[in-house]
Amino acid sequence: MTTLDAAGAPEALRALDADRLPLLAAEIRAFLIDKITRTGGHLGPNLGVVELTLALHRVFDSPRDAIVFDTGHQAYVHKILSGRAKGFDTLRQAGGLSGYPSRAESDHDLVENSHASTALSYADGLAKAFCLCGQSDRRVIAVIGDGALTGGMAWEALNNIGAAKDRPVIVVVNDNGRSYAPTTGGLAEHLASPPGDPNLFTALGFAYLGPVDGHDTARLEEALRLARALHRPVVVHVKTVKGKGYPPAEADEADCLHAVGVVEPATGRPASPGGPPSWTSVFGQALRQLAEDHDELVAVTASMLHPTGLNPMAVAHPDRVFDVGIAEQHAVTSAAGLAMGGLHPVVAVYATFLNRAFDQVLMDVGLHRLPVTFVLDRAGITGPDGPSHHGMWDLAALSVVPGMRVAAPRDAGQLRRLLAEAVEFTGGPTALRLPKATVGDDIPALATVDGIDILRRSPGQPLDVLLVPTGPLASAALGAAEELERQGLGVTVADPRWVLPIKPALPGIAARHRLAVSVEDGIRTGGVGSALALACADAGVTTPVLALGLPHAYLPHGPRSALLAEAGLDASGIARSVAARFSHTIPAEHRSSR
Ligand SMILES: Cc1ncc(C[n+]2csc(CCOP(=O)(O)OP(=O)(O)O)c2C)c(N)n1
Ligand SMILES: CC(=O)[C@@H](O)[C@H](O)COP(=O)(O)O
Ligand SMILES: [Mg+2]
Repeated sequence: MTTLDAAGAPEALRALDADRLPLLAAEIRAFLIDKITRTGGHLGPNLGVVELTLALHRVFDSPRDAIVFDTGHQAYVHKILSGRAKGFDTLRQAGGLSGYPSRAESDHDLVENSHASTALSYADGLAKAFCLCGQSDRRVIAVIGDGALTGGMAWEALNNIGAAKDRPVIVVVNDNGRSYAPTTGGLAEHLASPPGDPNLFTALGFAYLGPVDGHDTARLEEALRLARALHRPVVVHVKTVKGKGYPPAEADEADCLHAVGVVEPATGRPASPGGPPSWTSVFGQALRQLAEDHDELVAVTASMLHPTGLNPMAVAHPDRVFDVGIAEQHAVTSAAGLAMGGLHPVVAVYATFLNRAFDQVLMDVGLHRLPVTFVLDRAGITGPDGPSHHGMWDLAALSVVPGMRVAAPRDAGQLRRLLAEAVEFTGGPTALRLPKATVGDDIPALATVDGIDILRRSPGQPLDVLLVPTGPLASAALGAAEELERQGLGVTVADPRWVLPIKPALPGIAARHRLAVSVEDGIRTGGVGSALALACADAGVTTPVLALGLPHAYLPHGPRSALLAEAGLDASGIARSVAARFSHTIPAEHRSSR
């Protein structure tokens, strides 16, 4: 039996002799490299917390003591030590192990949300609950990275925790000096300052222990035991190396192999490189090109320069790209300031992370009708990162912002055109949404009517169905149109390009059809379909509107294509939904027999 097998549960781990820990750490690292290079996942972050997680589970008694991981992408070792090593072959696959803590998987897991900077707030609440419920012996430990610590929520929580002497929370700062890229700003400088310098955390009421070598389990256990014994709010500042023990990760300057696909174990490089460009890379090159012609263009990222495609512009114009840390709220309102100062900021952010800055979009940008362009990458179903990563809320959320214009390019050519239109629009905020996918072939328009691209019209058929796809779902809509034509229905496929607010001419086009169908990679509630139905009603158009989209639910992790198909958003699913509406009127002889 390996040491890893022997330590398959926290109580067994605590019984292990300390001199076996280095061997156990080595086995865990080998396990992570072997598994994650095959499945994909967060390799760098987890290699950096092997000893820290061992020490946490040896000093504290999870799940009676609450160990909260911020963002949760570094909880693989925690999963291994709480009996889930066997599940790693299914990591992030449909029905398999989640890439984040999962309450359904284990009582040891608390926070499933992968949005950063939340752990300290959960910890504050848990500590209050334990105190009020007479369970003050239960300890609360929050593990937060130096990147996540740049998020505003973390400081809102520190303000509360530091003053709560009777509800001690132990804050473990996992300081590897990086988010994806090296962390910058005043906090990073403070964390790197000599131990004797004035300490930010003590000024807020915390005891401060550190910096502790995050790969020395003996020193880590000593610090955590002291933190536990202090019975007061305490920060344990731990220094780790992201990607520790795996040279390709340690040497990776971009992000220490933060999140990888299937890679070659020896090199950490993609097992199948090449292939079509991603939407992200098309955006990045298009923005860099536009920046050549538009001096007023600047860009803002919340600690995701490479993942959102801003690197080409940052290389060409380093003084015009701002990385504000994991701080989306600040990113948006600082963009509002940039716009007030006469510039046109492009805020590049994953769609799901813009949720956090909704008020800033609504009130700091929208209220002032400022020319800020939001480029929402990973919009729609993303896949392996699960419910808190699917970018399925932006259409509904942005639909309520007065003056906001939302574009959804159907292909790379439209992305370039719509981005240019957005950055040249100065009458208010704009947004473009892009999927986590590679681009397909460009889809030409047969004609353009009042700004609406007509992509297909069934020759010689009555106008039965108007399909209005949002963005890249245009290809699935065209596939559905072919199927419906085989069933005897006449179909028009129309792409408004700017999907919100509804184009004034769209209700009139719908009025000429027997059914209008909106198809969007976002929740049905409050998205484009809802807006189209309202616009038709307001225009006195009686054509029924069928809104096809994602269910109003938190969707699991799994392949993007499979999740879209399950939601009925692939060609056959769209055709099925439409045909079901006409089943009572399609003459039997027209029903597709193929
Ligand atoms: C609100 C939010 N914005 C962005 C992200 C994307 N993201 C995931 S992990 C990460 C870096 C986290 O850095 P850190 O907290 O230092 O953890 P490390 O990976 O270094 O262990 C980022 C930016 C996120 N999960 N949540
Ligand atoms: C944990 C987190 O939020 C990111 O690391 C995310 O997993 C990256 O997603 P992509 O792989 O889509 O860039
Ligand atoms: Mg970090």
